[in-house]
Amino acid sequence: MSTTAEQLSQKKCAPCEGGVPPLSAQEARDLVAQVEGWVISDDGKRIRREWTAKHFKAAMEFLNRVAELAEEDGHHPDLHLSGYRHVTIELTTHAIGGLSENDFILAAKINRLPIAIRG
Ligand SMILES: C[C@H](O)[C@H](O)[C@H]1CNC2=NC(N)=NC(=O)C2=N1
Repeated sequence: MSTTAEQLSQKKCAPCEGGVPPLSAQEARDLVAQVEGWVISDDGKRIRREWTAKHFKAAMEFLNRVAELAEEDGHHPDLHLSGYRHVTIELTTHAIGGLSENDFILAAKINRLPIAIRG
């Protein structure tokens, strides 16, 4: 049985400096099903989720919380803010050029953060 979002969010990202293969497409599909709102990119190398925050400050507060999480876990997302309150987060494991469990661990933790969404 696949790791649940709850289990993912309890894990800590393992240091990754390469030398291991990315997850298979099937493994990635099983894990993405556990992290609500995230989708796998067409090339299968990253996952992405988008939010529209209530306003700029809410978007920035959310991004800062994500940055803290990333530093705590030593795994770093690509963060995008456009249209002043539209947040897109992409996760990939740069060291292996594809997805690792770290990406799903961080996605599960990001999903637990509060964000004031457009009402
Ligand atoms: C040792 C440490 O885990 C690595 O340098 C980390 C840092 N943060 C990282 N973040 C991401 N997204 N991919 C990486 O390969 C990566 N490598």
